[in-house]
Amino acid sequence: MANIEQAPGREALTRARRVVVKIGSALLTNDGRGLDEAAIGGWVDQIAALHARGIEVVLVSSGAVAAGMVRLGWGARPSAVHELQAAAAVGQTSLAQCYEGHFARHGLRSAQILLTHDDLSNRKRYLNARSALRTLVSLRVIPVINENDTVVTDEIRFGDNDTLGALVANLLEAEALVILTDQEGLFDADPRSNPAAQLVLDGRAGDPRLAAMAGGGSGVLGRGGMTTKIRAARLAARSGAVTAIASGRQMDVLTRLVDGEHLGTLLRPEHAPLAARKRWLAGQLQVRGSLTLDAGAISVLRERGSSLLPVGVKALSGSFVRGDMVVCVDEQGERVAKGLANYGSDEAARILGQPSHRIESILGYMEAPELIHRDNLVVL
Ligand SMILES: Nc1ncnc2c1ncn2[C@@H]1O[C@H](COP(=O)(O)OP(=O)(O)O)[C@@H](O)[C@H]1O
Ligand SMILES: N[C@@H](CCC(=O)OP(=O)(O)O)C(=O)O
Repeated sequence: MANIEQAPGREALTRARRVVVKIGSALLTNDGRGLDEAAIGGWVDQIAALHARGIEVVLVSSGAVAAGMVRLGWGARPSAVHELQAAAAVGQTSLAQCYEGHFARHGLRSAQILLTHDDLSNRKRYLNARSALRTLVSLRVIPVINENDTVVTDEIRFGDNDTLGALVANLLEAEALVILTDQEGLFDADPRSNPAAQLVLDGRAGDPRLAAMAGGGSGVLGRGGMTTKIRAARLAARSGAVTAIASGRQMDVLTRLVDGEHLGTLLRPEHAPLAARKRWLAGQLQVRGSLTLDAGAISVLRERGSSLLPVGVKALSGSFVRGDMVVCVDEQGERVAKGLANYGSDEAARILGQPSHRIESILGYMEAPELIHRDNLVVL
């Protein structure tokens, strides 16, 4: 029987095991008076509650520039890049301290991760960021992510954290992205200039009509307004995640959303997570090389969805580096799977046919026991 997975709706939030929560600048700061520590404490309490239910939460938090401005005694957001960078550097330490202190009340640890566009677009760094984040999550640490504002220039910055949140949801294959902002959700027009605007309860992330609703840009402290939130929902949908846009000021918003309450706006992906992820992986990268698998490897890939170990690979061709896309073929050259290689072609050639416990003695190090991890593998 065909596996008919439905594209997720509200129930995706109640079922989610991994959620990316993005908290925007518009919410985090106390009317320009620095970080709203009490509000941050409230979100941390909710995240701790989700964590206690076994839900993995990854936080994307803005607020560095706004917090830094206050600490430096600046009344208005600077426009010069070097001043924004200085404010971010000063503010990021208070932001990280604030989260660390609140998570510690719950006996939880947080970790600061500062990312740039390059970290997510360069394949090798993408895999490195992914394994570091996965390790943190498996250690039950809450990663607190922000853009590395101090080193980015205008041309390469995400600018808003909505986009960063969506890319993190892709990176970690989270089932849901929750964007907390200063409005109840997406309205059919900017509620600040249109008091009669209506809240959109539910929609398709790819619906082209959504873009027309987001007008007027962002607030004084935020960066992208609703435009970047809609784009983020579209990006998150590529790996099958639903996006909820809701007010961070609503009491217990995170726990209520996860309990299935209809708060804010829910933007659904077209495809179910597995199908979306496969399309994304398969369409994303150019194939740089080819691996010929033995019959045993082919059957475990197809039947058990296992990772590809070097022991099941008979030959390789092409020149590729760690993180490149390679195609897996059978001995007749028929395509079996595609995936991201954990080793470059030079290293892979040396470990072909070998059991994984020998990788370290052959190469002098072991990046991973598998040549392609099952999460990075699409069976064709
Ligand atoms: N259609 C819309 N629905 C809701 N908010 C909108 C809409 N269009 C524009 N906005 C504006 O987007 C702002 C939120 O974005 P932003 O200031 O970037 O916040 P954040 O820092 O949380 O990302 C709201 O305060 C609102 O004025
Ligand atoms: N990285 C910046 C945040 C950028 C920003 O404000 O984004 P957003 O919260 O999406 O409006 C900071 O920490 O100040």
